Amino acid sequence: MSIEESSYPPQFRHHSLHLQDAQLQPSSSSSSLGPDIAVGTDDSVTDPIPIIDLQLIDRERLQEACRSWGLFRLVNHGVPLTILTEIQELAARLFSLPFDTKKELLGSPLSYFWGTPVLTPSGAALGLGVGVGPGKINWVEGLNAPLGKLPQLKTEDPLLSSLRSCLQQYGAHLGRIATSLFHVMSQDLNLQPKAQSGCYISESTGFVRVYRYPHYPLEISNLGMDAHTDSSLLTILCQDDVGGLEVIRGGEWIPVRPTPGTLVINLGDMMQAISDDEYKSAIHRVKINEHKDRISIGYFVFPGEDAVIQGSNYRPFKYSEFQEQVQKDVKTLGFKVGLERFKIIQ
Ligand SMILES: O=C(O)CCC(=O)C(=O)O
Ligand SMILES: [Fe+2]
Repeated sequence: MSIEESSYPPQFRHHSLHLQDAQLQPSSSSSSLGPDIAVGTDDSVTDPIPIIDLQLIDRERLQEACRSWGLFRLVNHGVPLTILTEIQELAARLFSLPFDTKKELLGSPLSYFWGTPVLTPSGAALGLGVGVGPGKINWVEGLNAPLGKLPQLKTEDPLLSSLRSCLQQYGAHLGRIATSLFHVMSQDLNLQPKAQSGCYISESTGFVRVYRYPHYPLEISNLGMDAHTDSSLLTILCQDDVGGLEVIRGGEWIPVRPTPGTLVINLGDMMQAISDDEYKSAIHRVKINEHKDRISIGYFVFPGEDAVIQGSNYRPFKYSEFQEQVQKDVKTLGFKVGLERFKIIQ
């Protein structure tokens, strides 16, 4: 087993394991779905994703992005490029450690998971399907880091302490970005500054997920993360140059090309509910690259625990109830039903 191979969770040690699967299934043509490498591509021509400048927010453009895409690219966000680069490098080093080392190293308040992005509130993987190979489980491994608990992390490991300090700096920027964007969105939506008894955005709920999507040489399925909407209020993504993130618009999957130094803002289910369906929770997915592992970092922020969400389309609920329902559905049905559970049937 090569060093690279030993760093993958056992289910992901693919080359020999999945040969049989590959022979059994028709290979899907990936010519139009090829690797999404932005380097050298002309994004202004090929990428229709709306761009928002955080220093000079064009309110109309933001409104249009939130209403019709649920996703946009953020420039001029004020996060130093050095932090983005450092976090990507540290993550790549961390994921290349042997699987058993990662399991041991990434203990509370962090957690290490693979095969699913659905975690319990304490960070354990939930709903890991049976079977191996992309298409059967999500082809992703990750580190979950609740930002508020990072000071509790006791470690002597130099890589982990560098990552912690980098995540703390990055987390502070992300909180600032999410809060300023939400402020403008609330004005557009004429929201009261406070939810019924609490805040719609609570920075203390923020957590970061660092993901690695192992490359996969066989064309069984090319999905690293299945199509989904995020349960968050807002999600902020920083992807490396490999690409693979896609968002649905008008029934079509549109690649969100990696553009160095920019961040991707994704509206989640809580934003859609708070806006009473004016804004969209973006349906997105991640494709695996055939040749390169992909690393991305996601930040997720939620309403405060007392915030009651309601509208003409939704019965009153708190985020905690939503989260419990999602966990229950994933356990019993195998998938998230999401906002439909809280809609008022007209
Ligand atoms: O890896 C990415 O770019 C997206 C991850 C994602 O969609 C999620 O964590 O919900
Ligand atoms: Fe997502």
